[in-house]
This record gives sequence, structure tokens and C-alpha cells, in this order.
Amino acid sequence: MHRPTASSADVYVSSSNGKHDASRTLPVIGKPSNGQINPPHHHHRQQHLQLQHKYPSLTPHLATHITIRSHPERGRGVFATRDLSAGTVIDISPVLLFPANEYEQYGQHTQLDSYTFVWRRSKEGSEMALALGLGSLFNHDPIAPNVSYTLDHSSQVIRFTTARPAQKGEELCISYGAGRMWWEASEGESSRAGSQSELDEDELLRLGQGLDEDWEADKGIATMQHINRHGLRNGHPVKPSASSSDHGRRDAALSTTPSLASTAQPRSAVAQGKQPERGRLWRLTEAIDPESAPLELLPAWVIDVEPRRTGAFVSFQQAFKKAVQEAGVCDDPQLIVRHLRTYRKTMLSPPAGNEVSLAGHSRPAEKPRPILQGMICAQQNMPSKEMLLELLVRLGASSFTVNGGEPTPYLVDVPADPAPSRSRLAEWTSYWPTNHQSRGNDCAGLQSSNASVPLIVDRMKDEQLWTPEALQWARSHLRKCVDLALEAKSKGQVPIAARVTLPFHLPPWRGGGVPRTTSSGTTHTSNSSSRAGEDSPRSDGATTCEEPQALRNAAAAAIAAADAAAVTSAPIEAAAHDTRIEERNPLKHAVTNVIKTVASIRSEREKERHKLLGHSLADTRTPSPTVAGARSTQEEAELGEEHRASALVAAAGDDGGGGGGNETPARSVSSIPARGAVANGQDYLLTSLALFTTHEPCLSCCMALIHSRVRVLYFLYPSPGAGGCCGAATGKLLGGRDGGPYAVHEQSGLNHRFEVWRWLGPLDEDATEQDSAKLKQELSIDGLEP
Ligand SMILES: C[S@@+](CC[C@H](N)C(=O)[O-])C[C@H]1O[C@@H](n2cnc3c(N)ncnc32)[C@H](O)[C@@H]1O
Repeated sequence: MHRPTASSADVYVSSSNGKHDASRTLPVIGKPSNGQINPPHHHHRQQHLQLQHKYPSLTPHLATHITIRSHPERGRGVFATRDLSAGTVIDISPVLLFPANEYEQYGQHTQLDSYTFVWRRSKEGSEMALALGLGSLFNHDPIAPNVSYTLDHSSQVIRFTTARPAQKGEELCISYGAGRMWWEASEGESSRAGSQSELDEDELLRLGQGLDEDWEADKGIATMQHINRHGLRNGHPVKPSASSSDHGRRDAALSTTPSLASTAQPRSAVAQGKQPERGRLWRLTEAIDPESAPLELLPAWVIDVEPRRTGAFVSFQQAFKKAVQEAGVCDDPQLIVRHLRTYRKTMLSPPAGNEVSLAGHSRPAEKPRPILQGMICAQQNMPSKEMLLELLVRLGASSFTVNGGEPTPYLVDVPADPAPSRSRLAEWTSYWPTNHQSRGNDCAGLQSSNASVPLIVDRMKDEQLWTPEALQWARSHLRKCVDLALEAKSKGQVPIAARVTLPFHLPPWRGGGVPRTTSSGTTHTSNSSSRAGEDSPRSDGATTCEEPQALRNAAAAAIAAADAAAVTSAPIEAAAHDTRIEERNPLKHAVTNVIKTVASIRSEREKERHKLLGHSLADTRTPSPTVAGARSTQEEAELGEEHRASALVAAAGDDGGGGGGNETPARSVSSIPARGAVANGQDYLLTSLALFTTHEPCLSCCMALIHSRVRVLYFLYPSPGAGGCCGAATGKLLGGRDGGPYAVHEQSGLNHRFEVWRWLGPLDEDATEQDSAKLKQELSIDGLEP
């Protein structure tokens, strides 16, 4: 267990041995507005000056029961000089407040960064604070801190009291929050995550419940559960609750642009202080990453409940639900707080006063008293406090209020969603005891077409996916698109281009040799081609998904079969640019043009193959369904190939070259009679292929991509107002806010989904910002549908 111990802490040691330099390197958590990452700051490479000095052994300015000592690992800390009982006031620290922008501009680049935290969040922005007194000297204990603290906003102090008895010599620690801390190296993460997951849920809940907060809105006293640095809890952004207005919680999604650089950086790179790749790809998806998903808060009404009258409170909840339904306020007031436990046990500190024990002037401190808070409902389900009070009185709240007194509901910030993973439960529970999402849907990437299940991505895996080779591959395809778009521009065309190729990241059963069961029941190991540099990053995600199993199996089987079919055929490479001006046809976009080019290539290949085999295409256009059931697997495969031929001919149009016909290729293909392999999606034009394009495709191109069953799309520039992949209208897609309004690739109800990745940063490795701006200007399609 990673816990400071009394014995190790009793030694006075200077920490200037250099050993700690690496672990104290501060993370580069820049919030630049230009989308660039801040360069590493000078001080990040320096050892903390403060930590190089042993603290003087005499601390006459302190109360007699505490002292300050230096610890080899943690630097200075606060220690007990005698046994202390629970509730002993250790310090009441005044705070120095300053605005968030001052922190962002200056503070975070200095050694004060390790001492700064968010004091208060409001609609106007965060206020930051630096604790004076002993407040900045408490070290962090991630498991069982023996000191809890309360922020008193009205008197601008933090009150530190022992949360349980502490022994003489014991270090007095607080909790800064769960998860990896900024001074911890990434290897530490796994070991600590491991130790945390050994705790059972009850223990985690106890940690969340017992050690921290009380909250008394009416007195203006709020508790800071754990010190947060610059709005990050455990390195994850915390979304402040929406204002007390009843709507818009979801609308207050992360502002991803231009702050994409700060919110969307892969956590590992940022936390390690590493300069992330200047150019990289970001998956556009609504799916959440359990490890970096922001903790979103919402205000909820709670009330103090007499501990022996919890039964009466439950009865009240039922009556309350009925009453609000009848009043037409909402259908189910408990619905959006369903992931929260009904009660929270917490300690209510005595009002701020002058009871701190100073040397020689000690007097007994008033002890915090335990209270039980009951969850009533989210504020958005009961915006009116008057109405709530009226209902509480009418429904006999005095049967459960403390000592049968007047009901006094108040607001607290609670997690808006369940904890995304067990490892982050303590973080959520520090606000209110919360359930966590089952890990059943833990997929890397999009594997489910079931829209009701929140999909999960692993951004860390995404980051690992993009090895330098993979990035180089993507960069080179995008560069070719750019060159073609510039060529189009020089010919007076709209500067948009697209390319189709095989994806770099083949699914695991193609490159990784994962055993799979064939339709005939035999198990084999795929030995088809794998690419240099491929690391099969999705192997575990693709196989750990548990729900809904039948759907996943069916989808995985279809994709596997489709991929296998595609990989056995020669790789397809095609490119096209926009021709709407030249052809005087507003639908001749680069994406539709390149789909048509693929149709043409496939058609030619099939014709050639059939010529060699001596087959007549005409004979295979409408195979008899009656004999299908009796065919062997090999015959089925043959038929599938024949069917593919008919599809491709239809797709390419009757001119044989794919250039004619009014029907779009994609429509032609999908209109082929669905049976056998065709019904499984094997024979669509872009099955298993990747498409690169300079610009986020428009809605109609996205639909064509769905029809074509494209596997993955990469684009360079968003298309504000017109694109089909950024989902800007809902703001739910992290990283897509400045693009088009729709997210067609994740649209529920459609029979195909595809991955979409957006290139961030400059395209060329050595490009300056001016180069990038110039290129963007060159390829500007402002006012045009992409
Ligand atoms: C608020 S200061 C605490 C006082 C600090 N030890 C000092 O001497 O100034 C936070 C810093 O203390 C160190 N620290 C706190 N808790 C620690 C722990 N459990 N392990 C290692 N270092 C810790 C880290 O360097 C961190 O940046």
C-alpha cells in the first residue's frame, strides 16, 4: 500500500540527492489557445529548490502537538509530536486567491504549481488558491489520509482536522484525490492502480464517505473534497456543474476547440511531461474513455436525515415521485440520480472559530459531528426550492428530519454519471457515493452497433496505436490528398481530394493470428498479411466486449469475414478530387468520385478474373437461392465471388468503366439482392478499406461512405456547418466542436458505423505554424459544401 509511515518519516534527510528529479518533473499541462502544446518549462527540469533544503528542526511557531519534518521522498511534511485524538484541529490556513488566467499564464510555469489548487468554480471561471500557514505542507496519502479538511469560502480559510486518531511521530497527510499524481512516473500508475483495485467497493465508498466533506450551502461553507490542481482531479478534467438552471448539463460539454490541446491530449503523454507528437490523429467519437473521461457534476437537492429514520425517508421518496409526477414537474425525479446511492454519511465540522490550539494556548476543539444526508433529486428535476419545501412539508418530512425539525433541503454537487470504471470510483465517490459502469462494454474503438450502450474507447491505446510508422503512413496519404487538392485548385476546381487504401491497422485476426471459428465450425489461425510496425492494439478490446453478445458475435463475424475477403484481394489504391465545377454537377465531390473510382477498379478486376475463368457474368447475376443451403463452404465462397462480380458491374454502371450512369456506385451496390456473403456486407465497395480526405466529408458523402461500408476515415480539416463527422451540433464528440453538425458515422439506426480520425496539428513534420496556416488558407473551402 502506498502510504506514508511513521517510521520512515521520522528521519531528517535532505532531499537534494538528485534521485527525485525525475519523479518530481512536473507534467506539461498547457492550456494554450493556439492548439499547440507548451514547450517544457525551464523549471520542469529543475529540482524544486524548496525540496533541496532540510527543514530546520525547531518549529517554535507551531502548536506543540505538531512539527514539520523533511522526508526523503515527500519533502517537508506535517507530523504529530504526541498522540492526537480524532477531530483535533491541526491548522486553519488562510488562503491567497488569484484568478485562473493568472495561474494559466504564470503560476503553472513556476514551482508554485505544486501548491496551487482550485478554490472555487463558478460560471465566471475558476478562482485559484495558495494555502498559507501549514496548508501547503500536508503531503498526500492516497489510501488512508489521517487529516480531512474543509474550505470555508466565507472566511477564506481551510480547516484541517484529524480524521481519526493519530500516533506520536505519525505524518499527518491529506488526500489530494485518487489516481496518479503529477510527481509520479507512469510506471507507478499501474502498480498503484493495482493496489487500489484490491480495495473492495465498500472500502472505496468508505473512503469517499467518511473522510471528507460536509457542505452547508446556506452558510456559504463548502468543502473541498481533495485539493485539485488547476481543475484537474487526478489529472482528469472535472466538469463543473451547470449553473443552477435546469437545462444544459449535457450542453455544457467540454469545450474542445481551441482547448482541444488541453482536454484531448492523450493522458499518458501529458502526464509524463512528454512533448506529444506535433502531428497526430484523434478519434472522433462519442464513446468515453474511462481513464480520462471528465467527471461531470450536477447540483442535486439533499437533506439531512435522522439516522434511525431512513425507512421514513424511503417512503418519502416514493410519495415525492408520485407528487412531482402529478404536478407535471417530471416523470421520475430519481431517474438521473439513479447511479447515486441514497445516503451519504459525512462529518459536519463546527463553525469556523478561533479554536485552533496554538503553542501554550491549547483549548479543546469542538468535534465534528456525523450527519447522514439523503438524496432527494437533481435540481433540474425540481428547479423551485419553494415547491420542494412545500412538498417536503406536505409529505411529512419531519418524520425523517434530524430531531423532527423543519426540513431544510440544500444543494450539493454530485457526479452526473456513474464512475466510468472501478478504478475511478473513489474520485466520483468523493462527491457522493456512486455506482460504477460495468466493464462489460469495455471496447477499444467502436465494436457495437447497439446505440443504447455507451461505447468506450481507450485513448491511451489510441495513442499507442499511432506509432511513428503509422503516423508516417497517415501523414503520407494525407500529404498526397493535399497535393491532389492543390492540383485541383490549379485547374480551377474545388481544392478537395480523397484517397482510398488498405488501413494501416488491420484487425487482430488478420495480423495477429487470433484463432477464430469458421462457419463450418473448424478453428484456424489466420496467417494473412500483417504489416511492419503493426502492434495489434485492439486485440484485447475486440475480444473482451460482453454485451450484447449475440450482436457482437454477429458483427465480429461479419467484419472478420469481410476483412478476410478483402485482404485476399489485391490492395486497392485510388484517388480523386472534387469535380463539381468541371462536371457542372454539385454532387461530384471528391469522396463520391473516389468511391466511383474504386467501383471501376473492382469491376475491371472482376471482369478480368471471370474472363480467365471463362465465366459469364450474365449467368451469375441472379443466383438461385433455392440451392444455397445445400452448398459447401467452398461453393458458397465461389458464389460469393460471383455475386461480388455482379455487384461490381452494377456499381460501375453499364458503361463498364464506372464513369457513367446516374446512380451512385454505392447505391447500386447496396441494391444487389441481399443473400449469403452479400448480405453480410462483404461485397460493398469500401468494405475494410480506409479513406483519406482533405476535408471532413459532407452529409451526403458520409451517407455514401456508410453505403460503401468504409472501415475508417481520416481527414485533415473540419467543415464547419456542413460536415457529417464532427457532431458539432450536439457537442458530444470530443474534438469535433468546430466541425460539421452531424456525426453520421455513429448515427444510431443505421446499419453500418465507421471510425473517423481527425489529423491535429501541422501535416508536415517540420512545418512552422505559418506553413500550416498558409496550407489551410490554400485549401480553404469557406462557404462551400465540402
Ligand atoms: C503541497 S506540496 C507538499 C509539501 C512538500 N512536501 C514540500 O516540501 O513543499 C506537494 C508536493 O509534495 C510532494 N509530495 C506530497 N505528497 C507526496 C507523496 N505521497 N509522495 C511523494 N511526494 C509527495 C510532491 O513533490 C508534491 O509536488
